[in-house]
Amino acid sequence: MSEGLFEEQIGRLREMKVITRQTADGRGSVSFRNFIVEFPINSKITAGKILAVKSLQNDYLLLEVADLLPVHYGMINLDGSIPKEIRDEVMRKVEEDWGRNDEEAWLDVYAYPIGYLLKIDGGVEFYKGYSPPIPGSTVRILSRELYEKFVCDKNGVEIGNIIGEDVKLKINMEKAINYHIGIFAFTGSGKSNLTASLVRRILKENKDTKVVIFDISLEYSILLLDQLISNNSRLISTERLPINKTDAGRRFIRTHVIPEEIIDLKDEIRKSAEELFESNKMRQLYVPPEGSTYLTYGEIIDMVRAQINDKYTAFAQKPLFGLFLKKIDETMRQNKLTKEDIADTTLSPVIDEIETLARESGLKENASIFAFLNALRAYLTSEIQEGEEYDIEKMAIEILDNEENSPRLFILELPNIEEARLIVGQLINQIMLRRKKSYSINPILFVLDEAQEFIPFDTKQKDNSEFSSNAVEKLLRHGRKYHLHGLISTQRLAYLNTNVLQQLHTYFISTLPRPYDRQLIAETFGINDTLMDRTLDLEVGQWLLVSFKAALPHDVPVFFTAPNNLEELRKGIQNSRPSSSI
Ligand SMILES: Nc1ncnc2c1ncn2[C@@H]1O[C@H](COP(=O)(O)OP(=O)(O)OP(=O)(O)O)[C@@H](O)[C@H]1O
Repeated sequence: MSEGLFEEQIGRLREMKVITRQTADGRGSVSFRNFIVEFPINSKITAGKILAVKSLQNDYLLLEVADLLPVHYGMINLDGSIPKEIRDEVMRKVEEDWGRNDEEAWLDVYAYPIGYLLKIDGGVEFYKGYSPPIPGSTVRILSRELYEKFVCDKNGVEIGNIIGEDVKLKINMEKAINYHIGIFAFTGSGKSNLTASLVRRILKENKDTKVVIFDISLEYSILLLDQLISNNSRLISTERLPINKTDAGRRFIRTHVIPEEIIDLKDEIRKSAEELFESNKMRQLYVPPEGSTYLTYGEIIDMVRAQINDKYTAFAQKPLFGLFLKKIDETMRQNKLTKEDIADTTLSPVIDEIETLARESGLKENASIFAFLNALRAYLTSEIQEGEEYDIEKMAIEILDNEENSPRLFILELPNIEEARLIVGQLINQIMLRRKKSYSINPILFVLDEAQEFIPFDTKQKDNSEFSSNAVEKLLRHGRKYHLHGLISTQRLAYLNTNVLQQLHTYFISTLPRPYDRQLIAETFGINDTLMDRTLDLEVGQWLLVSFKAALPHDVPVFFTAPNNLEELRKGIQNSRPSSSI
């Protein structure tokens, strides 16, 4: 019955332990089950392998290998209490023995249950649950086919090779995007490479999805240059536009770092930048001077409150201002508006109502409340002067445009971080507001590299981080309803507003040197600490993918190697210029 489902090699379950530790924030404790399985010394086992062991319930309990240690019988109990001469002699013999006498040596494989059972009854069925395994039982390794069936999404998008298995990793990209994505790794581990290769797959496979990248390190226009060319796209900056295509090409080369691996493509890159300019894809973003941006509901509420608290406001008017606040609150609730949303004529009926009440209550024509209400009405109904400039509003309209040929890839180059925060906040607020009003199901993915700059643990008003943090938090909490999603990447989780972590269902993790960061992820997803520690062994471009009801059919952590984006870029540029001599 179980033929072909498992590898030939078998192990035996020797020990079961429960390990408890304090949570990363020190406020509670978490426990992890750890099993030790003995396998023959020459077994092909790596971290990430999936094992199956008979459980009390008779189905197989699935375990994931977190670590392995070779053990020699001769060295058991060989500790410091044994005289040194004897210790040396034993170890010398053991050294000689390795590789010659496999009977005396074995692998202690540390594995932990991942919350699934396997039923083999005619067919195979994986189901969620836990039933204790029987100590001493045979432990089997899932065959390649069964592993693939358990881990991969059959019809999914290929995003790399699973480490230790001859299997391509396929994920459900649509669901991964839907539940937001996080990329967490120490600097230089390959975050931008992974982000770029995910984005190029989204552009290829998820045709109705648009991608907006906020790029403070000016790297994505190179990493995705072929995509900017082959898709309708925008390369947006706050700098003035180049005067002609030659200037565009030169300036692009001067202001961007070309990775060493593709330096031979410098000339092609310059030509591609010229092409971007010629096809009108380069845009200068007009950012209005600070303070001249639109009023939000929060700001209007503050103004009304100031009227109530102002000692010069006549007493007779104060209850009406109080009522005004109440009515604003009601309107906001009915229309699902937040304080960060930009105020518009939705408020007009409330202003009219308060004005009528003020008249009926016999206030004089020159009472300050009338002036206040009139000014507010004039502001909300005034037509904003349509300028020629490409501003946040125009960009938001383009991003929300559902026309088939409308731009799909937007790269915003924003090296000035304070300005970047302002733009991120304003754009997200604009898009959320507009989406709420015009229902559309086309997904938009916002990519925030160096996310700790936009949603820091400590926010401040004066550097705009409070503003951007509120907007991004709102996007991650409520965006899904409006098909607005986030991909955030950072090198330190500790610097991030941890409220948002709960909102992300798909994590890509590479080396995180700080134990706090690893522990936080282990707790959030119930992953064993030992498995998380294996991320320290990962090389550049290798990742641990952890997903909760999103990217994968089952919630199982997977180690994989991401494709080299620069190779894909090279091919893309070559394909876009078949006639050139690259
Ligand atoms: N999967 C991969 N295959 C081959 N090379 C890779 C892979 N991932 C990353 N690299 C290479 O490793 C280097 C660092 O990658 P990358 O710039 O993406 O790291 P990063 O984590 O974004 O770094 P930083 O935090 O400094 O921005 C680059 O030269 C990149 O080309």
